[in-house]
Amino acid sequence: MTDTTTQPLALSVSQLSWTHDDCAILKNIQFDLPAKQMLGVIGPNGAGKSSLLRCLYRFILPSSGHISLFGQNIAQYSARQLATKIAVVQQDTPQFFEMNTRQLVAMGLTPHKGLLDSTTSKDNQLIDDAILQVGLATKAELQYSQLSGGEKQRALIARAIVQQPQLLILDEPTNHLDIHYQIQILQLVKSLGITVIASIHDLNLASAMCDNLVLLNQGELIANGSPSEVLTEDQISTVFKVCCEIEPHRQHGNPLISYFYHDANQIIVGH
Ligand SMILES: Nc1ncnc2c1ncn2[C@@H]1O[C@H](COP(=O)(O)OP(=O)(O)OP(=O)(O)O)[C@@H](O)[C@H]1O
Repeated sequence: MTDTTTQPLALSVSQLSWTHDDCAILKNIQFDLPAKQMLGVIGPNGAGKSSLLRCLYRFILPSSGHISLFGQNIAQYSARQLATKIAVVQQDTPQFFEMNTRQLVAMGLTPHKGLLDSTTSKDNQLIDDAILQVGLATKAELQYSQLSGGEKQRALIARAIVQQPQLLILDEPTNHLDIHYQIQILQLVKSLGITVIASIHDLNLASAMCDNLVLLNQGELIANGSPSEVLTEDQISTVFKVCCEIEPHRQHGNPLISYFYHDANQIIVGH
């Protein structure tokens, strides 16, 4: 685990709540995140993972509470300042027509450039390196719209790398990716040496890759801590309604979860 004692806080979230149309979607969320850590946000469908991330990158204005980013109230950043601090890869890959992969990745430079600034050879190197890192070198000139779902996801991650943020927020970054790229992309973002927050459905992947986890259920923070502290049999059973057995992973020592499956003959529809 990363030594958290010497790192300043990247993020401090206190008493964060978001109510929409009289529905309490986030309820009194509170946690701190030391800089340069990788935090996994886990929880069942509808738990509030995306809503929490949206508050953190200021897409949603919370109903109450406070978010401090690198020691400053997030509300006090200008849009441009925020774009130099935070890069976001959203859950749904957006459409970018009339743009090839390289042009899309180059968009990551935008917050760092004035209107009349041209692209330097250093910028080009940064773009080429990011494209290489996500395994899209052979697709760089292809139209973005022609990439597969997983390739689009990787192109958006390359764009975020080019943005050179101090905090990278990824909403389900692995949902379009095969197992090779699930591992490779999370290892890549971890290797950037910046603070990363990612919502992840695969609990074994979250266990293997994250320094700390935040477990949400029905808008509430259920647990926050190391994978071993958060991924317990009891907690997984209560929150995800599945039975499992946990043992230390042979390689990394964090929890390895084996799920128990229902016997199809015992499942009665409607129960
Ligand atoms: N803009 C919105 N308007 C109304 N309800 C919303 C809005 N955004 C989220 N919600 C509701 O808030 C709850 C949490 O949604 P959210 O997308 O944050 O969950 P999630 O944990 O990311 O889910 P999933 O794993 O399915 O992606 C859901 O019940 C959802 O319907």
